[in-house]
Amino acid sequence: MTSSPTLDVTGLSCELGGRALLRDVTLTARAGESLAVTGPSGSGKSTLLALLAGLRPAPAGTVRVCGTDTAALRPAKAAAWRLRTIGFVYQAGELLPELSAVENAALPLLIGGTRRTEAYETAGRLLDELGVGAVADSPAGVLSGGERQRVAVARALSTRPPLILADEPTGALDERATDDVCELLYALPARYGTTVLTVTHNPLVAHRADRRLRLHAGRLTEDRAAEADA
Ligand SMILES: Nc1ncnc2c1ncn2[C@@H]1O[C@H](COP(=O)(O)OP(=O)(O)OP(=O)(O)O)[C@@H](O)[C@H]1O
Repeated sequence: MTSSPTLDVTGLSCELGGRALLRDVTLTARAGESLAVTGPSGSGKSTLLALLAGLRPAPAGTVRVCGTDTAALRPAKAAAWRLRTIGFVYQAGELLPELSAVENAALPLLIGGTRRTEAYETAGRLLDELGVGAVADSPAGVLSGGERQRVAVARALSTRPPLILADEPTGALDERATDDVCELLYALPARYGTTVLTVTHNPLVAHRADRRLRLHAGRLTEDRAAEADA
């Protein structure tokens, strides 16, 4: 028996502010794949992520994550489902600055009802695995950009979701930290079996994903030229 794809999107269309942002988008991603979506500013990349996560209802088409149709989720259950199923990484970490790294990384577990000791143990272990164990007790506000993103990745991974969505995860980093975080993100599929979908403006970040997609004029197309190039 084959398991459901992590992401299965068919006929997804979305209009915002009188403009067709997505037109009949189809996308399938399997467990353990990394994908990068590039596209001009304002083309709808962040909107696509919100639709994939079920944070915005799909006006037309279907979004299934690990077999669950996001439109069929009852609002009361959606948040708990999202916590288990999708991890998010944003541009500048978006950590709570006054909490320590380990407290930030443990947040999704605590919100999901995991006991404190277990949540902190799991978060601490992940920080070690991701190379930021040494700053576990430091307030997030004093961390470097690269450290913050590693902690953000630990937080996204803490509930062991099958899917991680990253929106410009290296957008606030210098070249060296970009390289570091890029390596870490794209190692997640092999290390944890997670599917990683990254939205990025940086062609070097996109180039390192297993699959590259381009969003332009509402169409999401696989970039085969870059594939042949790789
Ligand atoms: N709630 C909304 N109502 C109307 N227009 C919106 C709304 N949300 C986003 N938009 C518009 O939709 C377009 C796509 O926005 P989105 O943030 O998805 O693009 P993006 O490709 O992620 O851009 P960037 O690369 O600059 O971050 C933009 O023109 C934005 O102004």
